[in-house]
Amino acid sequence: MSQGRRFRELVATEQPLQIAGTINAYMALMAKTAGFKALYLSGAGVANASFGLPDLAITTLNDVVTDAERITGAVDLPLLVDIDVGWGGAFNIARTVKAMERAGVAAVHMEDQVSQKRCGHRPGKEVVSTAEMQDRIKAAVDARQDSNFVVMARTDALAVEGLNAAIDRAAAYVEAGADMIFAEAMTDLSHYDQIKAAVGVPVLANMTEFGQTELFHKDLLAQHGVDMVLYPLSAFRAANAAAFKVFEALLRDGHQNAVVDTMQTRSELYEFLNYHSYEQKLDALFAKDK
Ligand SMILES: C[C@](O)(C(=O)O)[C@H](CC(=O)O)C(=O)O
Ligand SMILES: [Mg+2]
Repeated sequence: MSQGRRFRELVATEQPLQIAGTINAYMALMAKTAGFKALYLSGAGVANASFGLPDLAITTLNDVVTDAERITGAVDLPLLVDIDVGWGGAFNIARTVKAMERAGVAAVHMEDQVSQKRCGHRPGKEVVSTAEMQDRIKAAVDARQDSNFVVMARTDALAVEGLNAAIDRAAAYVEAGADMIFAEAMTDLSHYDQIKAAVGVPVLANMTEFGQTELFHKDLLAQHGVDMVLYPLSAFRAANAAAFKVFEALLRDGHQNAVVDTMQTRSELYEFLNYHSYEQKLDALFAKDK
């Protein structure tokens, strides 16, 4: 079964499907072990973690596809990838979709912001016309090889044009061929109900922390028409805070005694990596005394 098909089936059965943001392959391994069934590669995550840059349209297709294929290479769960605005015109978007499919990605989300995009939860966003976004979606849908590969349209319009415009845009994006809708930066639960009623396709809620949207329980979101709940950067933010405490402690104390208890142990690390099976393979394959 293709990854796109697996993703669609999970969306249909999980009610709602919880999707874990994993900024690298090891995080993806941990999320799978924890029990997540679908993963996410955040555009902000690639910019912040892999490049030390803000999420302001600085990274490119190649940057994101490199990180995506590291995750799909390590974990066989369906991966949703943030492709920002698709990185260019119709042919660039087609190239993006083909590259993501080749990388083993299940689904992508593409947004209706102008090419100089911003984080969805920050001020100063601008959106392109509905017609221009429809053209982006048509280019993406037309380029996919597997008809089950998911093209999700994200609308950032709520903050710019208001709820009615966001609803109309979401409906127009589905008309243009979008399989699912990412309702970005909603400020009320009822917004999800209204978008869902207008589009009739699966809807994603972004539970990113410290943003415009309250951090709702997944069941409450499901009651309001949400099919997918995204945690794009939760583990990244937690890991960052933990790492900074370690750096501070090392300089302050001159040793790591105060923070060793906060660390994942060597044996836990090896457990997630399945390290011992690799060692056993080495022992089985190669003679020790030559
Ligand atoms: C989902 C998102 O597009 C991302 O890149 O992870 C961001 C998340 C964030 O900045 O909190 C967004 O919502 O714009
Ligand atoms: Mg993003």
